[in-house]
Amino acid sequence: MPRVALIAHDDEKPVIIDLAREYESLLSTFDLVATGTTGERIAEETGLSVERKESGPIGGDTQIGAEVVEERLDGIVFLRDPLTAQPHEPDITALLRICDVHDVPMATTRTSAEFLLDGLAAETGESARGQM
Ligand SMILES: O=C(CO)COP(=O)(O)O
Repeated sequence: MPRVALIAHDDEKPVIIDLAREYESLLSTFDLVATGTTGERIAEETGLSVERKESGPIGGDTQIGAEVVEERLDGIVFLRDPLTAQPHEPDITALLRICDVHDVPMATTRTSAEFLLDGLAAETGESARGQM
């Protein structure tokens, strides 16, 4: 089963929740991990169960990065707020870099996230969108 990380900055949380709802059927067949607040919101607002790491600013991005190093992740959806500076910018940059190092696909926008999830669905033979 694919293991996918879901991360969104505060401004992008409504978008990742909408995405999770749209892809709920597919995502329910995946092993999901998320940074703290993103995971909490997705669990509250969908029927998905999500393993939660720490919140991003206190190390959650770094924990996700560690999973990349360990080759545990098949993809990451990371909806960044492109217009707001983050206190943990070095952690964010490190996560992007380590995904490049290990060739783990990362989507940073809604549309690229749909391509990523559609691609994983095609690999697993699951239907990407629709009802559970
Ligand atoms: O800050 C984040 C990613 O850089 C996300 O963290 P939260 O999911 O805890 O809000």
